[in-house]
Amino acid sequence: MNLGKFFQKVENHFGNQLPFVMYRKPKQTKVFGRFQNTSDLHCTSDFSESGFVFSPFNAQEQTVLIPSSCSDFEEVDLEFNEHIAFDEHHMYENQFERKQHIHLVNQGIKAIKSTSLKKVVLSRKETKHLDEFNLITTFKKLLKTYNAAFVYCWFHPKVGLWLGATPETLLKIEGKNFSMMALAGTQEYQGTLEVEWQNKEKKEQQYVTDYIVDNLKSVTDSIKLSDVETVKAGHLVHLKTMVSARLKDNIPLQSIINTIHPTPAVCGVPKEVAKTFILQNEHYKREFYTGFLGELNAHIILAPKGRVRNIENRAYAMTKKSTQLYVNLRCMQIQENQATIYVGGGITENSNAEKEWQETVAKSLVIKKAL
Ligand SMILES: C=C(O[C@H]1C=CC=C(C(=O)O)[C@@H]1O)C(=O)O
Repeated sequence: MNLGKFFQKVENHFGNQLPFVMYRKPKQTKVFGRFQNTSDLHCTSDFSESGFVFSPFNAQEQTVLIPSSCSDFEEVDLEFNEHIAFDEHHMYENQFERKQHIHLVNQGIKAIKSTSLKKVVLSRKETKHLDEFNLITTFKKLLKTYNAAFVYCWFHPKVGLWLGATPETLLKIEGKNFSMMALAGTQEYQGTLEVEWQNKEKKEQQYVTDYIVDNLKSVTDSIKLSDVETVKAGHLVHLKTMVSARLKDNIPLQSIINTIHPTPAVCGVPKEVAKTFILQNEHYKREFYTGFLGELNAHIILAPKGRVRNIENRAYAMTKKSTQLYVNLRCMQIQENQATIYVGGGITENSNAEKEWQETVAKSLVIKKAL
């Protein structure tokens, strides 16, 4: 199948109101699609299933699954050289939303200074009227603009249409190999990765790394940390540490996910205090923003290794289960002629509410550029 036929299949599926997801992994040149055969709503029961999951921020709510067993999988090379016209977007600040967000951030800072809360990620949503919307064009714009992101378009007639370009991996598991990312701290990219970071951002990111390491101890062995590095995500830069480990025997995926999601990159420290603060104070529902999405228990075939051979002296090809989940950031939901864009940022005791507002405005541009 070529890319044109692939997009035709997406359009037909969408036209017939059937669930599907198309996605491109960071820095890869293939686009994958999973197309469900019926409009049934499937949910995971314990993450032992196989397919593509779409999970909300609130882990008490159900995770939607496009099961491998009742969907087609397609894979195409991404080789489009067509010119795509991008509309210009100006920084637009809604003063009411600004006041509201600044108030929320100040409430967060106050709670950090007076309770056990140390860090909380506070967010908002913003709507944008769309004169016209074409999901293929927007998906292509996201692909062209964000090579290092996980770019996706996900649809279920009973849930909605979501698109995004997230810089953050929640976890990767291949056999017993485990890795995840501690990503936090934001600045606008100024043409170089030689960036000065303030203590506020360093601390904000360190909370994420510490939380991951502390929580992984019960489910993994030999945890290793990379150096902290500056990474580019579109016109922004973040601080990142990669965490890798070996999974202990017989740990169900569900308990790994419950242990780490939501991380302090999207929730806070301590987790339950931050989550309660968010649910009580944000005054809107995050839905799938800051949830996670991706391939669940995919069967992958590994290239045969020289030494292990069968009776005919042929090297064995091994199959392994692989799960690759991404945090749903820099995303939007499309409803009729309106896009709802979700943005947030980590708050610590040294945060400045006006700067936090500006950060959400800058983050909203990631998605607006593709509209
Ligand atoms: C919550 C978001 O970003 C997270 C990931 C990277 C940097 C973040 C920050 O600097 O606050 C956030 O923790 C968002 O983009 O909506």
